[in-house]
Order: sequence, then structure tokens, then C-alpha cells
Amino acid sequence: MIEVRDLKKRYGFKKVLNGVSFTAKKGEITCLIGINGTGKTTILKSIMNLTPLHSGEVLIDGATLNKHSYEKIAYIPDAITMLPSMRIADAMEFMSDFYKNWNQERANELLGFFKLKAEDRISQLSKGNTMKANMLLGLAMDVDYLLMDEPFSGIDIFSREQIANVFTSHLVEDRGVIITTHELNEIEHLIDKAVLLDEGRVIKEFNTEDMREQEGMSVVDVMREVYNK
Ligand SMILES: Nc1ncnc2c1ncn2[C@@H]1O[C@H](COP(=O)(O)OP(=O)(O)OP(=O)(O)O)[C@@H](O)[C@H]1O
Repeated sequence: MIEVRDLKKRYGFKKVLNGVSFTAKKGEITCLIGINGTGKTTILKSIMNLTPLHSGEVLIDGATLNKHSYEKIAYIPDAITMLPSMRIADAMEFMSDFYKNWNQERANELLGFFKLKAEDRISQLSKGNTMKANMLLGLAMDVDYLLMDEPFSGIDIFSREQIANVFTSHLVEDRGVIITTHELNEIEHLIDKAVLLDEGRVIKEFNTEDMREQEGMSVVDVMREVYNK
């Protein structure tokens, strides 16, 4: 389980995280939801220790972040970090050289799943295919937890559906996923837990199935209730 405890973060004088706490379990998809600028990316970067925190802590399977944590967790940012001149095959080779938990077999399977060609150059990929290549590089890692920042942002409905399908496939299996979004349409049915954020705070955290069964409310219903106040 990933436990995020009372994260506080400022950029200069601007408070971005005002005491964020939530948990994300293995085998579940946890979705961080909030409008632009609420701090979703900052939370993911904090979990990965990519940005210094003012206070708070993150525990991965009960332990504070240490060098072994990175063998358990992969971060898929909202833009591909490989050089545009690289072919997808070069990017895969780079990952294989760099990370010992790179799984080439899964990477090859993901190529087929996303209908990508290994010989294509990153600079020549469409936006949707760039996002799929980006996801491939993260999903092919043998890790217990995946953090995905806005995987559906700005891409067409067919690519969004294709990416959504990956969540129900064995390629995600029983891993723990934290995903951020400000649009829920394609993934509402996939998520196990919703964490609603506003101005750097968690304003509601709930299990989506329980909410449906006990209150008869979808995630979008809860969002309308919470954000339209
Ligand atoms: N490096 C930085 N320096 C200063 N301010 C920053 C920096 N990075 C982010 N911010 C500010 O912190 C706030 C939270 O940003 P963050 O990217 O975490 O939000 P977000 O919820 O992921 O937004 P989006 O949905 O647009 O991706 C924003 O107001 C943003 O302008």
C-alpha cells in the first residue's frame, strides 16, 4: 500500500499542498481528481521524491522512501521523456539498459496491444501514439505500483478507449495504480477509489463500489455534489 501522510508543499509563497493524506492499495486503481492546478502532479512527484516537501511523509508498503522503493514503483509523466530522435525500439533499449526491472516480454506485448511499431521515431508519432509509447515504457516495468499523470489528456476517443482497455487487461494485473485526471468519462467504470482534491486538500475519499451500492451515486454524481457547492 502507498500511504501519503499530511503532505505540505509550497512553491515560493504559494501553498500548493495543504496537508494531503490518502492511501492507495495494491490491486486497486486510485484516481486523484481535481481541476487544473489543484496539485495532482505535485502529489505524484512527491511520492517519487522528485520535488522537496515542506512536511509530511510517504510510505510504500510500510517503509519510508528509500532506494529500494524505486524498484517497486514507476512514474509515467504526462509527456514522454525520451529524445524525439529516438525510435520506440531505442527507447525500449535505453529502458532495458537502465532499469533491471524492465520486462522486455511485456514491452513486446504492449507494442502489439497499442498497435505501435518499434521502428517509428518518437518525433513522428501522433499525440495519442506518443502517449501510448510513454505508457508502454512505464507499464513494461516489473513494479508493484504505477503512477500515471493524465494518460487521457488531449487524445482522441479511440486512443482513450485503447488506453482504458489496458487497465482491465493482465498488463496491469494486480498492481496498484494511482492515476490523475480532470475528466473521468473513459475511466469512471475502472476506478476502485476516488480521491477528490481542491486547493491542495483532499475534500473526499471513497470506494466507488461502496458509494454506488450504499448511496446510489456515481463518481460524477459525487463530484457534482462536492464541487458545485
Ligand atoms: N515548478 C513550479 N514552480 C512554481 N509553481 C509551480 C511549479 N509546479 C507547479 N506549480 C504550481 O503548483 C500548483 C499545482 O500544480 P500541479 O501541476 O501539481 O497541478 P495539477 O493539479 O497537476 O494541474 P493540471 O491538472 O493542470 O496538471 C499550480 O498552481 C502550479 O502553477
